[in-house]
Amino acid sequence: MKIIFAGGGTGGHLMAGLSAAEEILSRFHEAEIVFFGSDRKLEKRCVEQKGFRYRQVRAKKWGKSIQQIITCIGSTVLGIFDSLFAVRNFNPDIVVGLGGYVSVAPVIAAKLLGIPSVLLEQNVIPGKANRFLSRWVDEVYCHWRGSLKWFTQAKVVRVTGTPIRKDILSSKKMRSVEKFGLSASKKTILITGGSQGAQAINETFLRCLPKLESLHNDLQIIHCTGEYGYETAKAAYKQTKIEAFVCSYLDDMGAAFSMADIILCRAGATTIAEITALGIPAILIPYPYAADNHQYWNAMELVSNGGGYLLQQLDVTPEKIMELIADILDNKEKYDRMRMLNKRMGIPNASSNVVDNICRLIGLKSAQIALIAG
Ligand SMILES: CC(=O)N[C@H]1[C@@H](OP(=O)(O)OP(=O)(O)OC[C@H]2O[C@@H](n3ccc(=O)[nH]c3=O)[C@H](O)[C@@H]2O)O[C@H](CO)[C@@H](O)[C@@H]1O
Repeated sequence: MKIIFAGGGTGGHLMAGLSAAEEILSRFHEAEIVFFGSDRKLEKRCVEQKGFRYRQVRAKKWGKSIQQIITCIGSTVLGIFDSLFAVRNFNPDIVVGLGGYVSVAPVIAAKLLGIPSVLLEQNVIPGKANRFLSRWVDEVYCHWRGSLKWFTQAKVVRVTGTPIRKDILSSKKMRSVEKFGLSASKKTILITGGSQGAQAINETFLRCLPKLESLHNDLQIIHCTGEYGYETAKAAYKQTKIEAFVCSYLDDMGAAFSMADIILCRAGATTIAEITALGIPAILIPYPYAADNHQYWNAMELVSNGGGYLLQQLDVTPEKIMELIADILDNKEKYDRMRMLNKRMGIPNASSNVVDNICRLIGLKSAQIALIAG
C-alpha cells in the first residue's frame, strides 16, 4: 500500500495526517507513506521523527494583496508540475489532502493522474484549500456535522472525526510527572497557543503569575510558549516559586495532556479534537485573525456543549483568566461534569474511522480483515 499525505503550513493539519499515517502503519506494516509539505522546518522534523519520508512542495499562502494572490497562483502552478512528476513516480494508491495551501498542488496532480484522493477537514468552517478541492476528490472526512453545509459540491462527505496521535490517547500521568519534574499531587494548568504559540496568551498568563503564587500554591504549570515567547516566559517563571515546565514546543504533547487538569489555549481544530477526546476542561481564546473567524466557531462547539469557557482576545485580562480557572477547579461537581461533557463529544477512534474509509475506497477491506484475523 502506498499513500501520500499532503498538507501543512500549520501543525494542526499535519498532526491529523501523522495520526492517520500511524494507524495505517499499525495495520499494514509494509505500507509506504510520504508526506508532501511546506518549507517549515518544524513540520519536516515532526514527520521524519515519526519515520516517514518528507518532500517539500512549492506553495504560498493565499493573501489579500494582488501581489500575494499572484504569488500564490504562480507557486501553485509550479507546485502542480512538481507534484505531477513526484506523484507519478511514487504511484500511490491514494492521495490524502490534509488542508492548508500546501495540499492544493498534490491533490490536483492526483486528480489529473486519475489517482483516488480524499480530504481531511478539522475545522467547523473549512479552509479555502479544502473548500476549493472538495469538488475534485472522491470523499471528504470531517470532524463536525456543522461542516457538511460547506461541502455541497463534494461527492461524498463523512463525519469521521480528526485523527489523534496514539501517544496522546495512551499517555500515563505518573510517567509524565517524572518527565516534567513536577508534582503528582498538585493541579496542573497547561498553556498552549497551538503549533506556533500565541504571544497574547503568553503575555497575559505571565501577568497572572504573582496572583497565582500568592493565592494558589496547589497549582503548577506546563507552558508551551511557541518559539518567540520562550526566553521571556522562562525568565518570568524563574522569578516565582511556582513549579513550572516551560518549553517552546513539546513533541510529547500526550504527556502534557495526561497531567492537565485544565487547559488554556487557542481554538485550533486539532487541539480541540485532542482535548475533547481526553475530556480536559478548557478556557479557549480563539485566534482573532483566523480566516472566517473559524477558531471562534471551533471554540463555540466545545463551549456550547458545556466543556469550557470562551474568552475573546480583546476581553482577556489576568483577572478574568484567574476567575475562570478558580471557577473550573474549585467546584468538583462542576469540574467532573465539564470533563464528562467534553469527553462525550470527543472522537477518540477517528484515526480508525478515517483509515477504514481509505481502505474501503481503495479496495483493501479484505486485506485489512485478514490482518486483523491473523
Ligand atoms: C492560526 C491558524 O490559522 N491556526 C490554524 C491551525 O492551528 P494550529 O496548527 O496552530 O493549531 P491546532 O490546534 O489545529 O494544532 C496544533 C497541533 O500541534 C500540537 N502541538 C502544539 C504545541 C506543542 O508544543 N506541541 C504539539 O504537538 C497540538 O497537540 C496539535 O496537535 O490549523 C488549525 C487546523 O486547521 C486551525 O484550526 C487553526 O485555526
